[in-house]
Amino acid sequence: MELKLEQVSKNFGKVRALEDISITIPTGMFGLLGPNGAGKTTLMRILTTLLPKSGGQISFGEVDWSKTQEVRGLIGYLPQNFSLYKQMKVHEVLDHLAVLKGLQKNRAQIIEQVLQQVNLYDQKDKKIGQLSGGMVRRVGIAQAILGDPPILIVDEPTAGLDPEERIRFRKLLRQLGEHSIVIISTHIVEDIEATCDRAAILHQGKLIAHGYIGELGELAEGNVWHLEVTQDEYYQVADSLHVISSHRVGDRYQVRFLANIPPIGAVPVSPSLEEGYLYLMKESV
Ligand SMILES: Nc1ncnc2c1ncn2[C@@H]1O[C@H](COP(=O)(O)OP(=O)(O)OP(=O)(O)O)[C@@H](O)[C@H]1O
Repeated sequence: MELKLEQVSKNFGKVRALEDISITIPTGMFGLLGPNGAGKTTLMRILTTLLPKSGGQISFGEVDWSKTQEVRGLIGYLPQNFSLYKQMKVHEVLDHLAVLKGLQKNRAQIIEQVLQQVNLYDQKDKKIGQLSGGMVRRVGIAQAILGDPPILIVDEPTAGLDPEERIRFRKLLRQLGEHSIVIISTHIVEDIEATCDRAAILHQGKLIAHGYIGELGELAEGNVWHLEVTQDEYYQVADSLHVISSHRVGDRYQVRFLANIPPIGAVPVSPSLEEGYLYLMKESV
């Protein structure tokens, strides 16, 4: 089943935080990408029903977003600043949250199952305060998937995690995306590139582009270039071009940059998602 957004908008007084957002999201990993203030959090809060929309329609099969209680049963949410009582044990926290979610029957069994799913079963008797940042995020996912909701919403999934934890957490999200809709919101392009099948790019409340990850990179086709320069030339290039990345190889620099009309000697390259994103941001200023 698909999550369907049709012309969703949100105004905060005169601020138009979202403008006519229409996207259809199928099962799998879906990324919401955009700079600060793009409207990502606003859209996620609307999807979780924490915030009413100003206009448009949201539906998942027969369920319409006016039916708040029904919608809440469909959604698991991991907010960015997820924190828990440090003195409580992992299984106690989950039991408490399961009660709040209205899960009555087979709670112990359900909790064991989610702990296995997020690979935290061996930590179930540890206090939250004894866990690493990555493990706390995994407890966050465990509470979000209690009751097996078909839609999971995760805000800034890897913020504050070290590289190993980040990779483990991305893998967990990928597994969940095999049978659910998992929406992640971030401004870290790498998170989206490493986990998502599709993504939407928001900028100042508008949907700039959406589609498969490969397609979003292709939007910058013909505008991303590679040039090899000496150290002296590099400083000139860095000042005059929109450089995206540069690597020193021996005494030469390999530079990738955005340009409509490239300097002599530049070779066109196949754009990555990050390059597609930066190109779209530059074009929409
Ligand atoms: N409660 C509010 N009242 C007034 N304006 C708001 C409110 N919440 C958000 N906004 C405005 O709506 C716009 C979108 O904000 P939002 O927080 O959704 O962006 P974001 O993409 O999540 O940014 P960030 O990555 O910084 O969290 C911004 O201009 C913001 O100032």
